[in-house]
Amino acid sequence: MDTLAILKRGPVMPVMVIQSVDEALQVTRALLDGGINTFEITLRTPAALDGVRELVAAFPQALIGVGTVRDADQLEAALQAGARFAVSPGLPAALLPALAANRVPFLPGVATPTEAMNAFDAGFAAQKLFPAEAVGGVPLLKSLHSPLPDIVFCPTGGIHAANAATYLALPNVACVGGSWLAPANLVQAGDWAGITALAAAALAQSRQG
Ligand SMILES: O=C[C@H](O)COP(=O)(O)O
Ligand SMILES: CC(=O)C(=O)O
Repeated sequence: MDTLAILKRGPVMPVMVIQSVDEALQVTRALLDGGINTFEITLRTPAALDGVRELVAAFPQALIGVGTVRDADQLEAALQAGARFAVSPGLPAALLPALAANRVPFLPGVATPTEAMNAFDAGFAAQKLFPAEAVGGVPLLKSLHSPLPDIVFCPTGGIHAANAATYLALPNVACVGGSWLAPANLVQAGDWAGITALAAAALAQSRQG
């Protein structure tokens, strides 16, 4: 499965910051129950790699990837844990040899036209616009489409229930990502039904968009 196929499979990607393996299992179950099938587990917490390992084992129907990949060692560890794709807020040069060696589907972060063109030239036609709302959001994506029609984006950063459908309606957006699907307050409250409802609502909106 290539990166674009993974984005289209979403087309809503929860960006998850997990505090424990148990939490990861509970949140992922809740999101699966709401219809989400593709997950980005960020490597921002000590529990992340164990979480990926357990999620891959527990939910074979889910596509589990990692986010916030910043160097080759993290990429290797994530692949060992069973991650099926990788995401980064950017495209650090130090990652390129490891990406070439592993050929894992990879979604690099970009924020400007030059970064988008450089990532495209490095072989990545599917890219994360990050942080989407802060760098220009919907107007920026509309402006990028005319000169760069062969680049497809997964905007992330500031996406939520009220603006996700507007992004998904753009011709150069295949997926939207964000933390709004599993907000910290619902996770801390153990409100799994609430998370399922957010996921179902996001998918319903994506079908209308
Ligand atoms: O760190 C940011 C996350 O990757 C996604 O951003 P968000 O919390 O605005 O959805
Ligand atoms: C921003 C994002 O999705 C990441 O940390 O990879």
